[in-house]
Amino acid sequence: MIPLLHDFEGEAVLVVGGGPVGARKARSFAREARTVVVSPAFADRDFGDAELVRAAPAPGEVADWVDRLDPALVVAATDDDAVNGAAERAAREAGALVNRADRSGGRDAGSVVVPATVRDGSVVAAVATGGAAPALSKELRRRIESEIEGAGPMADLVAEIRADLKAADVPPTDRREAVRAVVGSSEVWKALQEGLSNGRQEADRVMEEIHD
Ligand SMILES: C[C@@]1(CC(=O)O)c2cc3[nH]c(cc4nc(cc5[nH]c(cc(n2)[C@H]1CCC(=O)O)[C@@](C)(CC(=O)O)[C@@H]5CCC(=O)O)C(CC(=O)O)=C4CCC(=O)O)c(CCC(=O)O)c3CC(=O)O
Ligand SMILES: NC(=O)C1=CN([C@@H]2O[C@H](COP(=O)(O)OP(=O)(O)OC[C@H]3O[C@@H](n4cnc5c(N)ncnc54)[C@H](O)[C@@H]3O)[C@@H](O)[C@H]2O)C=CC1
Repeated sequence: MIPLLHDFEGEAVLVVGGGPVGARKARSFAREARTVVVSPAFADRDFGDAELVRAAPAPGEVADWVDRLDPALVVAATDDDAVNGAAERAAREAGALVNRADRSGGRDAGSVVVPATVRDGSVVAAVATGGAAPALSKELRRRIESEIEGAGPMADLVAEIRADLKAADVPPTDRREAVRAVVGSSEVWKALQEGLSNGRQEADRVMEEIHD
């Protein structure tokens, strides 16, 4: 399986099933998408900014919810195999992606897996195990969390430097060399912890040293 990134800004996501798993997925998609959770009961969990709708659609009724919301993605997260199956079929008929929370292993196109995800600003890292060991994805996510600290400000700094170098018509090979030196510099990482302007100063010094 090959990870791809999907922009859910301005899209809708339908989560069928409001247990702990539905809550976790709702929280994560509600960061970007209008997210609606349909379930007869809701776990005592954080559903983020998702809208909660109390209903228990029978398998034959799930398609109505999909048609009403027109989601980009349907998450099947109930404990009822028939309902999850109906959610998958309805998603496919509507041309939406589907995430079956109750299945592991290989998938057909359009059936997607949610990886364990770490964020710092615009930086995102995702871990999956082909469904073999989701608890391992969670453990590795926790380890990466400490490793990735400060990557958000580094991404902002590099974006600024790339824009400046492009505006100054610096050729692509020199730009690449400069940016690689900046992201690899422990001094720049350290300076960023004290603030973005310190990071820029240190980055300018590192870039000046390249051809010395
Ligand atoms: C295929 C996949 C489909 C999908 O959901 O997209 C899937 C499927 C299943 N998960 C199951 C169980 C558990 N899942 C977790 C946790 C997470 N599961 C997530 C993703 C995925 N889970 C996808 C594959 C990802 C990969 O390839 O690694 C994470 C990473 C992301 C997220 O869900 O947000 C999130 C960690 C988030 C975080 O903390 O960062 C834990 C750990 C815990 O709860 O502490 C357990 C209990 C331990 C265990 O059973 O191993 C079961 C059995 C259910 C049963 O037995 O009834 C199935 C179904 C099956 O295996 O058939
Ligand atoms: N992908 C993952 O990370 C994991 C997946 N699972 C799988 O996902 C399923 C859900 O996990 P949990 O949230 O822990 O289960 P759960 O049993 O706590 O929650 C299921 C939810 O579905 C709701 N529901 C039942 N019938 C419904 C219907 N007709 N329409 C809408 N909602 C309905 C229930 O009210 C409940 O809120 C499990 O059965 C298991 O197969 C389980 C653990 C982790």
